[in-house]
Amino acid sequence: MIEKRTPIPVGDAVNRVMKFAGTGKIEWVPIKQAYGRFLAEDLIADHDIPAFDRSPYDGFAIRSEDTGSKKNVMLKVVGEIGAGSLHAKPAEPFEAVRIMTGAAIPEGFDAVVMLELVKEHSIEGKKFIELNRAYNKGDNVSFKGEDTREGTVLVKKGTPVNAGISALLATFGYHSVPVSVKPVIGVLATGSELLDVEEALEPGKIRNSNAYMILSQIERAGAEALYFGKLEDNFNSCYRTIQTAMKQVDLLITTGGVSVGDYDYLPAIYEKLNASVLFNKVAMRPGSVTTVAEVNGKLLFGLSGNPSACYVGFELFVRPVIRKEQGNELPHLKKVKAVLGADFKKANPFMRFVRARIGFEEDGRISVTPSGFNKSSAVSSLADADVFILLPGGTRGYEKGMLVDALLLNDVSGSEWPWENIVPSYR
Ligand SMILES: Nc1nc2c(c(=O)[nH]1)N[C@H]1C(S)=C(S)[C@@H](COP(=O)(O)OP(=O)(O)OC[C@H]3O[C@@H](n4cnc5c(N)ncnc54)[C@H](O)[C@@H]3O)O[C@H]1N2
Ligand code: MOO
Ligand SMILES: [Mg+2]
Repeated sequence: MIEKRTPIPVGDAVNRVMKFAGTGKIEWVPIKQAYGRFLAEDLIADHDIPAFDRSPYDGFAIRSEDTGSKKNVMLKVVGEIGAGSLHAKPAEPFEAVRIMTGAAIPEGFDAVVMLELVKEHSIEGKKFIELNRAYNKGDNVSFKGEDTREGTVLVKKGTPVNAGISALLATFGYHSVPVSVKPVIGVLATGSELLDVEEALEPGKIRNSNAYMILSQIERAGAEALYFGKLEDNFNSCYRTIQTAMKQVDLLITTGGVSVGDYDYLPAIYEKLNASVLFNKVAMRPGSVTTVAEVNGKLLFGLSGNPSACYVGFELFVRPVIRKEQGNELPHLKKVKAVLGADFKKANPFMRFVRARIGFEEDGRISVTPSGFNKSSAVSSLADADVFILLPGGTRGYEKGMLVDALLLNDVSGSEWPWENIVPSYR
């Protein structure tokens, strides 16, 4: 008699998994290797930016009070500085300093006039400038602290380092950067039909594509992959390899062998491992057979062998664990509202995750269009998928133009919890 499985809602399944997401350790990496890593400490400004009043233009530093409301004011040019140089002598009345963008405003000067707005004169070998309007204190000055004040928390711990954060890390002298150690994710493909990538096709066999897909998904999610190869559907060899692999990784992903077929050995392997199964059926398509088990707090993800189901299972269940373990508070895929770009009439009792392309309507709204053959076994539509369209089950299908929810796959900012308020689509 085939075991009866009870499907649970996707949100409940994600919740059960997230309870076992631990917290990683800290390591220091050179700033050039920090891109994409998750900050392990808050980034706090330890000085003002700018750290001194400076010129935003190439021009002349002047004393505004010298300009009054008069025309034809003549100022004597008493020095020249480029960015990085200082003019040490404090200002005297009717003096100016030729100053370049980024240079510190010398003491006693309080405004800058752009080069284009002055007339330059040379009188008896001395340089003068002529001004024809009044200036106020602070005109054309970039003030100390106008960008950021000392003590401001600029980036919260757990945020992935982007290009802007790299600039801040450099600004504040982070030669090396505290980041969370990447969790190590084991990958093992099961299936007697699987050929290695370099092997020629044979009747009844297919190349193992899931493993390479998952290795890429692991990298996108921000973890380290450890690949244990592919195994035939054989209880003993799968059991032994899983047992050994578990010792070397923070969590293990297997693909295939997780359903109810004669050669689907994962359920029996969980039993022999004394693993507690968090769920073995999720009310979703594809990926309904996705199974997650736990042994001594370590997670075992039994992703489906079907490529699209495997892909979806990873993004919904593994990605948030990877990100939460690195201190990220927004570990889930980001949800947006979008206009459905094509009919999707296939009804299903379960929530559907349709692989789709993102685009724009003529009015500027986001549109999402299924990216091709959308069965659980599909591999081709994954190449062109940058969102999952979320279609709640229990309706008669969906029509082009309806407003739907979609989860962004390439977004790095993430979301706290996308699993509320997913309502059947509406116009
Ligand atoms: N009687 C039932 N049959 C099936 C059920 C069910 O509820 N009752 N569920 C179906 C659903 S839904 C799915 S999804 C699949 C899940 O199957 P498994 O996770 O056990 O995976 P396999 O049987 O090993 O393989 C399924 C499919 O995927 C191909 N595959 C496997 N590994 C790879 C790989 N590494 N790269 C590319 N493709 C792979 C494999 O050849 C099969 O075609 O079960 C349904 N059946
Ligand atoms: O688990 Mo299967 O992919 O629902 O199609
Ligand atoms: Mg199977």
